[in-house]
Amino acid sequence: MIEDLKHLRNKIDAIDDELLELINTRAQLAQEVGRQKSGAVYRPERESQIFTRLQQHNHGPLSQIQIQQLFTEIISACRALEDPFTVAYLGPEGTFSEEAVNKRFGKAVNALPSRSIDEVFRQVESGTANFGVIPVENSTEGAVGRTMDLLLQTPLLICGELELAIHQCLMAKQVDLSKIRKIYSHPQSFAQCHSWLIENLHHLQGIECINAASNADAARLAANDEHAAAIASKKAAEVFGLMLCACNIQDNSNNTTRFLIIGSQAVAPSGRDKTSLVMATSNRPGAVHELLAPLARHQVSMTRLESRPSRANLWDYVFFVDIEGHQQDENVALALQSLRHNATFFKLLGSYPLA
Ligand SMILES: O=C(O)C(=O)C[C@]1(C(=O)O)C=C[C@@H](O)C=C1
Repeated sequence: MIEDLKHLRNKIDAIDDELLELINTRAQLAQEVGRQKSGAVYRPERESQIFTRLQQHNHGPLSQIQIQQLFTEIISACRALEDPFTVAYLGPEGTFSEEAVNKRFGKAVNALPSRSIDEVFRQVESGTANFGVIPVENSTEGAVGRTMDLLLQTPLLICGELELAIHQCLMAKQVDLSKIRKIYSHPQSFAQCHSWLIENLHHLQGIECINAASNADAARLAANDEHAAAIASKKAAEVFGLMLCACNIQDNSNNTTRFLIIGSQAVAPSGRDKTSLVMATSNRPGAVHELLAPLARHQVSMTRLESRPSRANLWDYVFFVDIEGHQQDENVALALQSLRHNATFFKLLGSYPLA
């Protein structure tokens, strides 16, 4: 038995040695690619192709998610060797936006916490950060208005998207809930955990629910008060040294937020892409129908249509549209040409790999 174990561990050691060698050879090749290519280090289309291929080739026992996480870190380390870059996100440390940065870029990146969505755009526009990560819609709360308004004005492009399951946790300095007198969180998180709070904290009448600027801020406040708890991410509990009293307390188990990656580079086709644009048309019967007609004519699927006040004239709207395909695909290029021709306002926000 002991001999069997020893033998198995020797085999693992031998594989680790091989992996070590292979990972370092991969890193050298990435460095060489870095020297040969011009422009940005981060190539979302290439990374998307790598993950699609790995998923097709993976036969387990590791799950697709585990493979994705392992290779995200390998690629992250390779990218950092080529040229370390900075990603701005809606901070502070411990927010779901930070989790989104890590999910997409891995740990080997300079993550720059920003105070607001506006500041994320500014950091990237000024070149302080190479990319930005911003929330664009939540499955229960809908579109993030500020992100949409800023996309309308910015010279930046959308370079990618990712979805993050939002798991809310209750955390405090101690796990005895009877000592809790107040709970801090962001209003959206309180709303997402409404039923759980009512069912589980019977003495809720005596508990004050206090709004915080972000979940991470709520955790910071709870860390300074024996009688306070916070609703925030697991990461926030780690960052602020809090104990987890309950996990996954959001009422909707599929609660998901979609994030965008913004930057100044146009992304090449990956083979599985999406294109985002914003348009306006005149205010007359049938105008929106006519505006969108070229999509059907050129067999382009629309995956999202969202209207927002234009902020120029009263009751004037702009339409945010997501379509399947890359702007360099022939049918998409033809459809875009007609849309541009029909619209009173037209702005291409970018083509990028599907999440
Ligand atoms: O293929 C490239 O352009 C690389 O730089 C290599 C690599 C990788 O590690 O595979 C790293 C960064 C890019 O975002 C894409 C891929």
